[in-house]
Amino acid sequence: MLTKKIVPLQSFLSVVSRRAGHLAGRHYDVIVVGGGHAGTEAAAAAARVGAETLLVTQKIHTIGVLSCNPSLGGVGKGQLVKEVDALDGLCGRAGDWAGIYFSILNRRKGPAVWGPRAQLDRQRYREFIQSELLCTPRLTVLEGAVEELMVTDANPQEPGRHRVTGIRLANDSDPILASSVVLTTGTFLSGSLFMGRTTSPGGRIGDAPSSAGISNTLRDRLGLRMGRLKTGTPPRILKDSVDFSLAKFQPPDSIPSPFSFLNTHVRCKPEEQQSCYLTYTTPGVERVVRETLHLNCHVQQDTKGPRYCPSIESRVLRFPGRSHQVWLEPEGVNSDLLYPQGLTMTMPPEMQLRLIREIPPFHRAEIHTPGYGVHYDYVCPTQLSPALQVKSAQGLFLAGQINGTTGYEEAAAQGVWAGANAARSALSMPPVTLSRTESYIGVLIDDLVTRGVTEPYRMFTSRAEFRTSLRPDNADLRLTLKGFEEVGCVSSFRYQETVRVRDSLQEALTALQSLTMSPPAWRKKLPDIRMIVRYFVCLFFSGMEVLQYQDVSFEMLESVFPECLSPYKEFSQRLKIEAVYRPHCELQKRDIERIQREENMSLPQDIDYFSLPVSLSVEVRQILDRVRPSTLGAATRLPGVTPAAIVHLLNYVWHKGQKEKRAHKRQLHQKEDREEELSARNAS
Ligand SMILES: Cc1cc2nc3c(=O)[nH]c(=O)nc-3n(C[C@H](O)[C@H](O)[C@H](O)COP(=O)(O)OP(=O)(O)OC[C@H]3O[C@@H](n4cnc5c(N)ncnc54)[C@H](O)[C@@H]3O)c2cc1C
Repeated sequence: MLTKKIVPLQSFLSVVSRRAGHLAGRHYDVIVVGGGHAGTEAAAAAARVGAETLLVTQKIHTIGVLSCNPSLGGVGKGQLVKEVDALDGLCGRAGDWAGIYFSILNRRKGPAVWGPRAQLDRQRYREFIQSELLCTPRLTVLEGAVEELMVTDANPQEPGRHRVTGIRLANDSDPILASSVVLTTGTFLSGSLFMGRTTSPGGRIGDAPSSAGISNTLRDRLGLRMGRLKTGTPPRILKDSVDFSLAKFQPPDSIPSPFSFLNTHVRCKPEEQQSCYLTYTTPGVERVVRETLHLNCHVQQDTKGPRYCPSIESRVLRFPGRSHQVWLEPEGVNSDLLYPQGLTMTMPPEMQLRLIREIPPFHRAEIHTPGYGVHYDYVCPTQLSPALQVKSAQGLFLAGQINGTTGYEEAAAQGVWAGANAARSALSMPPVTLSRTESYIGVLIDDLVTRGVTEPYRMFTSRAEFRTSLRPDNADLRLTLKGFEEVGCVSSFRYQETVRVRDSLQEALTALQSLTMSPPAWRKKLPDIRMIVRYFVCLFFSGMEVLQYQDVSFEMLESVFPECLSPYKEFSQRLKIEAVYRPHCELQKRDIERIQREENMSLPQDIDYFSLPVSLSVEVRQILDRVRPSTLGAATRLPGVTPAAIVHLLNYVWHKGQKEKRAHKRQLHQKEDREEELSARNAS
């Protein structure tokens, strides 16, 4: 069993400060504002990089709270959790500690797009995060509400018009100073809560919004463009009042897969996993939604909500006449509550009860806490650099929902990166960036800072052009080494472990490559596999090529060559995935190298980007048409032009160039032929 000594909140409270007085005038390398998913990762990452860090949050006991669904990961989001873990972040290990139901989503598709997901015990998750922060050297936690950011003139030696130098807390006249400030205030900036026709100020139920001072400083003093978004949460239902026999049982994975590369198993035993169920809405649900629309301010507002996690009201209005899925998910091992995923709603509480009772398992259900919506300010993220620093304000970094994203995983991913960069900036180290070709975090940040958002942004695998290389299984190889060697946010323990894994995998791949035999010899060894052999292509197959076959497992090869392959048993699944994806990834790698090689390739100035017969999005065509880059290298540096688009452009221009060269050669030959003919005729 996964063992960890959880430091209880009581001892946490005894070492953190609830009074800011003695910190006034003190200077930190980094101050992080907000103890949500972005803030906790940012504070821990900044401290790991070596910065003296202060985390200020409204209520210490809400550090690590899961505001909405107690779950982590999923399709696209699971990749982010693995990457945060690879950078030594907290959420993956917290998920392994708190998970009570594990499943890999998207299993029918290839492992590159599998989505590791877990239902969590809220209490355990919070305890783990609080305990980790307590044990993080160089990190101080302070309970308090930040009222204002301290702003001075910019340092003329650096880009930017202003410099943020610290924070001021509510009811405190003296500021606390810092070289870098990371704002991670989530849904709290000018937050208002909606339920029925009632509106009240709040960042989430039970929590006051962030003071208007921060929004005002961002908008008026720093001149940042801001917008407004909304989200919502479903009512929590008393578990005892639900008839589970009317819903379909959804079994968890028989063997839970840990999120963290440091864990070989999770805390919850496979047989102790909780149950999830699936049910569907009925026409009665649509009727109640329609009848209560006039009582529902949140739905009537034009503010954009999360398209891929919509309220039941939006689902019914967008897709009338359909029945919609509702997942019945546990809130914790000892919790009496059930989370009905898919039933986010903001109508008056009595109508919420009417609505849920239209769904068979909830015929007699009781609501413990009604659902509600929240509207909040966000900062248009195109004003940030790829290090998540505000371009116009030295020392100010933003991460999480404040940048227009939604979800714990998106927040955590930005948190690690903003925290690490804030620390590096404070310690006079250059910023570090992640590209779209090396991580989902790179894709997320690139999308935010180059395209911005018009609705709450969430991660999907389809956003990552190089998703076959950016797999959940290899996040450690992609990021841990960089995290240690270039960023400084990874412990040497994790680094050493990843080096061991990398070297062992490399040895195993070499061993597999060295096992070469003719197809008949392989058939003799593995009589059950169906090998399609194109003799004109190859007369010998390596173990690596054989492992690419769907019905061949590493264990099968190991049973045939135990002396050669047994040492690598622990990596059997990783080796299988590597074998399957390697040819494709090598092609992609070659594409990326080609782009680097062809940096100076000229792009014709008369090119009509709108009619190019290649796969480019309208958005990319518009950017290329507007800027008309002169070389491929210039095109790669255009915000919003993805590496995949560059590959298509490169192929098009290259093939066109080849065609023109051939045509030119043909013309030359024809000309030479004609001249020869002419001189022959003249001679005769
Ligand atoms: C009602 C609701 C519904 C949601 N629904 C979904 C959903 O359906 N799907 C989904 O993916 N995500 C949903 N989320 C979003 C998810 O909770 C967030 O995306 C995630 O928590 C964002 O993390 P964060 O760290 O940016 O902010 P948060 O987790 O919101 O944390 C912000 C932190 O900052 C602190 N803080 C704020 N202002 C100050 C200040 N001035 N001084 C000090 N501390 C401050 C707060 O106390 C809080 O601890 C929902 C959130 C809410 C509130």
